[in-house]
Amino acid sequence: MKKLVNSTQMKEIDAFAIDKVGIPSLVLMENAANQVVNAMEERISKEDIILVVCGSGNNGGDGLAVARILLNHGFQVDVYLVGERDKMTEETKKQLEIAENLDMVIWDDANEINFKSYTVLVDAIFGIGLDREVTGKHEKIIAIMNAFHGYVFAVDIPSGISADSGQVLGTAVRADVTITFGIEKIGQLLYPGSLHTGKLIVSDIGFPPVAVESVSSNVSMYDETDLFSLPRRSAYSNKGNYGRAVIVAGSANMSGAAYLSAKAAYRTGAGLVQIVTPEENRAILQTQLPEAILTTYYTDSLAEEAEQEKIIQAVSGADAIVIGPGIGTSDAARKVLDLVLYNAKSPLILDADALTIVSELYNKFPLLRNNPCARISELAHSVPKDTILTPHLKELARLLDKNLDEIKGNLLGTAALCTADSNLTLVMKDARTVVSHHEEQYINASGNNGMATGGSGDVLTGVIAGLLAQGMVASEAAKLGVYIHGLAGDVAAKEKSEYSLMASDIIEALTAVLK
Ligand SMILES: NC(=O)C1=CN([C@@H]2O[C@H](COP(=O)(O)OP(=O)(O)OC[C@H]3O[C@@H](n4cnc5c(N)ncnc54)[C@H](OP(=O)(O)O)[C@@H]3O)[C@@H](O)[C@H]2O)[C@@H](O)CC1
Ligand SMILES: Nc1ncnc2c1ncn2[C@@H]1O[C@H](COP(=O)(O)OP(=O)(O)O)[C@@H](O)[C@H]1O
Ligand SMILES: [K+]
Repeated sequence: MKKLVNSTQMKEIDAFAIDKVGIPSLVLMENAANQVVNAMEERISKEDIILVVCGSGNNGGDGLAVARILLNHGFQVDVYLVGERDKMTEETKKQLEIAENLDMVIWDDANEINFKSYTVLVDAIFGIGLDREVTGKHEKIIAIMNAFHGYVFAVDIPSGISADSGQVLGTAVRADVTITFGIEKIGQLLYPGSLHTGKLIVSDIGFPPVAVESVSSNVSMYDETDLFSLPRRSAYSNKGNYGRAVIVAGSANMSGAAYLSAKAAYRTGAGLVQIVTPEENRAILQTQLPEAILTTYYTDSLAEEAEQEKIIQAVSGADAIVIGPGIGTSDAARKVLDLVLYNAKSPLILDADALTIVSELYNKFPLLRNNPCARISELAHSVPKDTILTPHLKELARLLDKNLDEIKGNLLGTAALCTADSNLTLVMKDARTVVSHHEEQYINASGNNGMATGGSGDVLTGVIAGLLAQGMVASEAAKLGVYIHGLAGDVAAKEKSEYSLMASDIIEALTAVLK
């Protein structure tokens, strides 16, 4: 697990290294500039003509040092100083003085520059010190840089991207490669920041571990080493050791979602998978997935105790329960959801139509309109202790009765609102899924746009259910499930292409990920 930082936390790491450890700021800057040049030299040649665009903060100081090192290495390089000279930090002033002593070409006015004469641009306008919308001459130069056809390298973070949220503050540079220092910033992972960042290189500029550890961040990401937290399997075991996942899914003659979730739960290692679905789906599911136990009910007899008892029994015997994929929002689906919520004692995943039913129900109560906190609190009191919600952003907007764009603009804040005061685990599905539990937040970096295809959410639900059935704690199962699901999507995309990828390919690719 790697931690991610926001701008305040990164500034604290900088300050710790400089003030407490005593590493001079200019040493860190020199290391940073050398790392940028290393990354550039792997990608450009001596024929390139480079313009480094510098602001007046320390990001601009990095840029000036980059220009000087490139010059020392024999590159053709000029500087455009977009920042005000009298606003420069001490370090940046020093870098400018050195550059001037070397008689480097330093432009102060963009109108005098023939941008077409350059083949490579370096963006050193703003780093983590950006704190407001970009306007005026900064906005103009970013527009010119984004119309440029050559390579664009960003120093630390593309100028204009908020390191805290990944949001574009007015306008932002679109880089091909970003060289960041010490540790990934949240804004480089979240969209649209991730698109502007291009390829992200995290480079070591000499922050001592004690400086990095001095800052506590509640945001993290996984890499492949985290696969070690998969539930262990023993040679001396039987299917009873790996739990029973009960998937309450599907509606009359709509069996696909149930099939995908159930199969994914099996492929993730659940000992037994039981599908609870309307009788109409019996024949097809028995044929498609004979390994699953089937419990079917008659939708028009759900008022009868005997019919309800089937569902209650299934739910009572579960180690993990899924409710929602493909159940629809009919009266029968509502009744089934009621029965499940009333009788569930084990960890539960509330997905898809189940979330829509809850949203519609809450809309009927004036006190719950436009009141995300009250809605979440109400929900947290109606579900088992270890419940995971798996909405995509539109479903979440409906559940919270909140504007979709507001949620997109503040993903982490919205996640915190939902989980800070409850025991819920929230999986906010998107191109970068965020998982939140209490104050802890996880940003998922696996997966690809091929997964934007019908049914891939049902597969995710099954994967998480498979992990829950094997005894993982809900919040851990949610994070690992999201990560594995994305990795499987990446394997599948390699084999089939992002265009052709289908949800069932993700299930088949789980095998390669879990090997
Ligand atoms: N020693 C260290 O700490 C190390 C730091 N390092 C590097 O320093 C970077 C951080 O440097 P930083 O803190 O100086 O801030 P930075 O990102 O350059 O920008 C601040 C400047 O921009 C201005 N400004 C802000 N918003 C604006 C806007 N919208 N429109 C216009 N102006 C705006 C703001 O001016 P003001 O607010 O005063 O008007 C100020 O002048 C970091 O990302 C890394 O690259 C590395 O060398 C490693 C060691
Ligand atoms: N561009 C993308 N990059 C990574 N993952 C994606 C992308 N688009 C979709 N996904 C993932 O695919 C799944 C889609 O789920 P969902 O929206 O519920 O679809 P469905 O209802 O069709 O099953 C989520 O896990 C989401 O994170
Ligand atoms: K930058």
